[in-house]
Amino acid sequence: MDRERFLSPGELKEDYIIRSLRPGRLEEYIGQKNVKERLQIAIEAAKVRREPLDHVLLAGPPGLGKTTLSHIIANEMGTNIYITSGPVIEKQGDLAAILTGLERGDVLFIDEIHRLGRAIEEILYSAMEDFQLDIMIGKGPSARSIRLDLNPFTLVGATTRSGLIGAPLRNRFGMVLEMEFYRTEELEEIINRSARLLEVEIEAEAARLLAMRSRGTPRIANRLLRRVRDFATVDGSNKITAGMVSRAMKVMGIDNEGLDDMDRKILRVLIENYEGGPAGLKAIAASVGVEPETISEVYEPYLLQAGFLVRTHRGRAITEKAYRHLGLKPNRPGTLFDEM
Ligand SMILES: Nc1ncnc2c1ncn2[C@@H]1O[C@H](COP(=O)(O)OP(=O)(O)OP(=O)(O)O)[C@@H](O)[C@H]1O
Repeated sequence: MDRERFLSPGELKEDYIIRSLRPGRLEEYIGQKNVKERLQIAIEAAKVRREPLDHVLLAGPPGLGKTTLSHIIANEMGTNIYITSGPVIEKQGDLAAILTGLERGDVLFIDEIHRLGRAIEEILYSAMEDFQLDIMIGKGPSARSIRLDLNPFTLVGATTRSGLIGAPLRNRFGMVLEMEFYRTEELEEIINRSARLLEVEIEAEAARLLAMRSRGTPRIANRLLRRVRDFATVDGSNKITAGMVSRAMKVMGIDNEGLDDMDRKILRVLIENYEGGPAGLKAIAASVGVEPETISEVYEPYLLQAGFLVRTHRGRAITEKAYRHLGLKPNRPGTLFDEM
């Protein structure tokens, strides 16, 4: 996957600084109103009952603050948090070691939980439901199963799409919370908050321009903010202006809708090679020279959400908005848009 693309919602190496901007409490967490409300009530109730919080599944595109929320959950519950991810847990023993180390009420955060191996996922079922661990020891005829009691804990799972999780696992989560892309005003608030923490001033218009280019994603908003701050520093200023934002965006090839060269390439390929689509994911990926998963996980979610692409039963197709954005006229007016 194209990990180092600047606008990638996935984590880049430079994002370690962004992590230090994470809000620590639920009330500081901006946006995601529904998710917050449901969590707030559940946390309060669990505290009154002196019980661990129910297991929580957080679903949504990368960079929307799922990891941040899991830290907040542990913080609000006053417990420890252990962080791991689906692909990292390779053996049953790996998971057993983690689970048996948890204290009562601890939060175990499993990122990319949809990538857990089948056998490992199955051990989680009884761990989540009865706080018991059934593991096989030995091999062949001498193999036997042993059962261990675990301290009651809270599993917080994160996934990019809840549809990737099978029913047996999904049903064991007390709460399934779907995260949404952030609105421009919310991103503005996040940018202003981060600027305060980074001790840099920012003009209101500059914050708005940045928010509009952040693809609904706080991680990208903070990354753009830091990049523009570099421009201010080079100018010998501690105030980010709208002019600096425009300049920085131009240098980075990011347009006023937050699209970069690759996004525009995807849209152009659809127009030039497929008459606007519909075209299959694999065909598009081959034409732009990236893996199909990169398109579906990294580029497409925002292009769909922002209305530049639509998914039809025959593949991806470009929208009128995309033609307008690229300064082009739909070449098959009538046919393409009538189909959708
Ligand atoms: N709702 C929010 N309110 C305020 N700041 C936020 C919010 N969500 C994210 N942030 C900020 O965005 C930064 C980047 O998010 P971060 O990379 O930590 O996301 P994440 O939790 O790892 O995302 P995910 O796990 O969904 O991929 C955080 O450091 C934090 O400053």
